[in-house]
Amino acid sequence: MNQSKEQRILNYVLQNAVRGDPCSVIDAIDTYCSQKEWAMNVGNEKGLILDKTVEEINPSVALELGTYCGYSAVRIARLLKAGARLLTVEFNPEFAAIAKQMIEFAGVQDKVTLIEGPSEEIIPQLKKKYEVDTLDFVFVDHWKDRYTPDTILLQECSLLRKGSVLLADNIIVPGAPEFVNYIRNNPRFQCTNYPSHLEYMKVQDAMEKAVFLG
Ligand SMILES: C[C@H](C[C@H]1O[C@@H](n2cnc3c(N)ncnc32)[C@H](O)[C@@H]1O)NC(=O)c1cc(-c2ccc(F)cc2)cc(O)c1O
Ligand SMILES: [Mg+2]
Repeated sequence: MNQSKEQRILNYVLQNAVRGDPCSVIDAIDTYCSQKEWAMNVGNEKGLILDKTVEEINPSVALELGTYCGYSAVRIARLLKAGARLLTVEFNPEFAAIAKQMIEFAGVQDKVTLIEGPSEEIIPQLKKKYEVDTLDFVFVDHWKDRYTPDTILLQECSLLRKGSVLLADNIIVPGAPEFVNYIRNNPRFQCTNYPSHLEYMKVQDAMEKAVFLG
């Protein structure tokens, strides 16, 4: 049975990156996906916006919705301080299996908890089953029509506190217009838009940062 694109990306990393070196894993994925096969990793341009946001917040507990191959999980985890942790949620079992290997090869597995399942099921479990009090940072990068319901669910589950930061990918492409409308018109969030480009393409995209005001 021929390999999936995601398996080919992982193989390229295993053969071209350095075990335990997260930056080499990030670079290898970006090289493969810009030169060989496009894939929906956040990429290096938007990845730098993600890096700056994570460094600014220096989160103790971070959540990612939509792991895919683990590119942004490795990007986030490499910046976390000792004792800090990233919980990342992926519902596609094939992608979760690839991401697990990617995270382990990068050497950040001690900081990352990969949870296989749909976000709508996992979010309500975070407090009790995953011992989360509140989230300092959330990277929103899953199905674009789940951005709004899951942002509401995070609030309903009391997982956000004054100052919690959401960063959402793909505001323009594929686009999350309903989320933009919801979050920018919600007085409980302070929003900032970061224009950028779709990963590995010259197409306009953007990220939206939303700080929860409590
Ligand atoms: C949605 C995907 C990312 C991952 O999210 C997991 N997922 C989903 N819903 C849930 C859930 N409810 N719970 C847990 N995991 C969940 C999934 O299985 C994918 O692995 N991301 C995208 O579709 C995506 C697409 C594009 C894109 C842009 C231009 C094009 F021409 C084509 C595609 C760019 C991007 O930057 C993306 O991020
Ligand atoms: Mg994305």
